[in-house]
Amino acid sequence: MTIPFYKYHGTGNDFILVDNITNPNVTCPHDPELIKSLCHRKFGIGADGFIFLEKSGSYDFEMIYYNSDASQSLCGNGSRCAVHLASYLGIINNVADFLAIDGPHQARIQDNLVYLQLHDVSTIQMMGNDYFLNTGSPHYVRLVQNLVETDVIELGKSINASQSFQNTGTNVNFVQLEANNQISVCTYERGVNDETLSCGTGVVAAALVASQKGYTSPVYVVTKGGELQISFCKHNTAFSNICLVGPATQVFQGKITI
Ligand SMILES: N[C@H](CCC[C@H](N)C(=O)O)C(=O)O
Repeated sequence: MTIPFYKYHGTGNDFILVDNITNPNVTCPHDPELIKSLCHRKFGIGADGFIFLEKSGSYDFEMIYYNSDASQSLCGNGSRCAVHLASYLGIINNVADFLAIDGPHQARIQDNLVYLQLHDVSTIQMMGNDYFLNTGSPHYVRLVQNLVETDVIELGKSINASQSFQNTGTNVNFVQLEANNQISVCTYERGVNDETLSCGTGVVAAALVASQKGYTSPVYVVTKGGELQISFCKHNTAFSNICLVGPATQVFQGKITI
């Protein structure tokens, strides 16, 4: 079977997307070995993750995300790419009501940017001098003085593998607070087991931690892969109306033969 795929990136966080909605004769299987081999940077197409657009009875579509190791989670940047592809395929116009692993999400496309609503965050947990919160996926956040001097991969790997996270793992974000309500973020991603050029749910976690240091909505985030904006309503250490805003780029199309 030949399956069309769409290669996307959302601020450098890159994904292979397949459409299991518009052509009933072509369905890509949710095969972990296929996902891992196609995400492989040398032997496959290469991507941080793999995304399926699936039919949903109650929503415009369901978006199912797999990290490159075939583990599942919510993916903020991937969700933005999925919304862009759904619009490209005519599944939606510019507004989406879709289902992801953590439940329903709303999104819209405006001026080439995708606005993604995330679920409320009820609390930010302190872990020593660091922070832990769940923005749809788990995020450990450390504020650093000098991001360029931070060994993101080695530190991220060790925190992800530490006793506190031995059963679940965690994404690890290193954050430098800048002037003018701006922060810089580097992320080691669980399930990719490497640094990614940006992490959507990670920059949201970083922005909410920055709000504990006086940063206000919207927080502007600089990542190695590009710029993102996070807006939110703050209620002490709880947050609502969280919105991740950024571009989603279709880089190329191709065909997978299985
Ligand atoms: N690696 C994450 C999922 C992808 C998160 C990231 N790519 C994003 O944009 O939110 C995890 O296993 O929790």
